Amino acid sequence: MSEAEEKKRKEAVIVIRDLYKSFGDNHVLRGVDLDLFHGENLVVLGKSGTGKSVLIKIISGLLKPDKGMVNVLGQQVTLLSEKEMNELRLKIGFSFQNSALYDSMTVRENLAFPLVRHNRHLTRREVERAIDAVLDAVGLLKAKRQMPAELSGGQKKRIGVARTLILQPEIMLYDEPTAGLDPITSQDINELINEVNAKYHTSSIIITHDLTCAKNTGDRVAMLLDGKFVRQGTFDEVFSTNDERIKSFYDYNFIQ
Ligand SMILES: Nc1ncnc2c1ncn2[C@@H]1O[C@H](COP(=O)(O)OP(=O)(O)OP(=O)(O)O)[C@@H](O)[C@H]1O
Repeated sequence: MSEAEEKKRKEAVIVIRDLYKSFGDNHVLRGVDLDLFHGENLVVLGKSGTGKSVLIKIISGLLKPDKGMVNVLGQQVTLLSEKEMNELRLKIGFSFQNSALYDSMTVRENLAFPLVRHNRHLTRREVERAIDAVLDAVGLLKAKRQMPAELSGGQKKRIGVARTLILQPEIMLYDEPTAGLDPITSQDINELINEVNAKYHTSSIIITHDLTCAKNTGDRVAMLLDGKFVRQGTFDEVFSTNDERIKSFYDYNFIQ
């Protein structure tokens, strides 16, 4: 890594400090601190209902926090107007559990749709080139003319990632990327997440319960528990502890 790249790696693209969010008596986030550094894959682990999706929604401006600072790409999201937030959101790629492709459109049309909507000046040739580049990046150039119904679950996820990449986001948010996939397809998706970061220099948050995914994709892992990040570090650092709450999370999962 060059000196310039190393310096960039130390810059935080997301900074969260002392973040609180409750729904009535349900105190979900209680003092969350988190940094996402440029170019890294950060895995957020936590049991169901601990607030992982709430955190992602706050980062993307879909929910307002009760208290705390959320800075994304140098901007305080709580202070942005709707228009400014929409502009910021274009720099964030969301890859949700359900890849939500349009069933009545071909893969090509699914990719062209967001691209043309946000870049009306592009020529047809530029659109085709952008589509081919992201399909190549996810290893599915051959699926360009296919309908979503003709694709496997893993292939649909790949096309979902391609559709996100086509807008060239700086940050990728993956919500349960391996949910519902068999172990071999999951491993393909883990590799894809790593390839995307290497090729597109994105910074990613990966939300998962899947410890194999965490181990294989996470440069750093952060464990959300009782409304806070109780441990952050490499996968091995996070799990070398006598804290029963973390050990039990590990013991319930199968590690390859
Ligand atoms: N809009 C909302 N209104 C009220 N309560 C909400 C809302 N959104 C989330 N919650 C509550 O916040 C808590 C955390 O939910 P969240 O979806 O973030 O969990 P999670 O960690 O993502 O879980 P999972 O792994 O099952 O997706 C839950 O108790 C949920 O019921």
